[in-house]
Amino acid sequence: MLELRDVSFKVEEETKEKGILERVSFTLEDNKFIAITGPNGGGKSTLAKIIAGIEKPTEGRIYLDGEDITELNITERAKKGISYAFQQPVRFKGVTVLDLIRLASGENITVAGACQYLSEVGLCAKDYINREVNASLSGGEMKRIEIATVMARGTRMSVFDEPEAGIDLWSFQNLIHVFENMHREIHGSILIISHQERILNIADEILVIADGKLVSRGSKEEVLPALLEGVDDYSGCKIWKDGGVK
Ligand SMILES: Nc1ncnc2c1ncn2[C@@H]1O[C@H](COP(=O)(O)OP(=O)(O)OP(=O)(O)O)[C@@H](O)[C@H]1O
Repeated sequence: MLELRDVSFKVEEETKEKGILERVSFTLEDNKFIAITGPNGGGKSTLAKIIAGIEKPTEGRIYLDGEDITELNITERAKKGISYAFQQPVRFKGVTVLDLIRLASGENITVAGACQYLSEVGLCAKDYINREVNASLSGGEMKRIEIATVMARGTRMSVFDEPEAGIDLWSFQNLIHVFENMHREIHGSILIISHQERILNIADEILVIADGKLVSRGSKEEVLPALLEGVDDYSGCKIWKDGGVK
């Protein structure tokens, strides 16, 4: 179980302090598919980075199964089973896609095994397996390779930050199937930041972050209607304005 207790994140901006997250508290049970959504700039990516250990909260604590992991960095958290898929994946010169998947899985998996992960993210494995992970790969290709490596890691909590970003519509359809499969064969928790209704639809639970706060939380039946109603609202989203559904 992951618990965030009164997590805040503030940055210094010129002369004043800017609050990006304010006293966010929640617990996430194991083996659940959780979606985090909310308007642009609300603080979702920051929250994901705080969970993965890329950013440290300025206040508050994070516990994994009761153990305080607030001070652990991304590598230490990865060892505890929290893995993170970057919104803008990193490219490595001289490293092939196969190397990357093998590194992620932590074992010398066969080429066929690695190809399976690529197929699952909609890439024709034979075209990619020996390619170098460099600037010749498109953003969408990189994104899918990144998702394949997170799947290969198979950890207890996988954090995906807007996996749909930069992916064309056709590939997005495949990606939805990837996440549907992950949900069906769940072997750990999935925490996914998304604006896509189809992703929110397959989540066990949706958390809405707006203006640095957790404004709503519940099943899709509880959260989605208010969210969708809010989208039509002229001034943005009612749900954020009203402080969320209770
Ligand atoms: N290190 C930082 N310094 C200054 N401002 C920051 C920093 N990190 C994030 N922000 C700001 O905090 C706000 C929240 O950013 P964040 O990326 O977490 O939002 P988001 O909900 O993920 O947005 P989006 O849906 O657009 O990806 C934004 O206004 C962003 O510009």
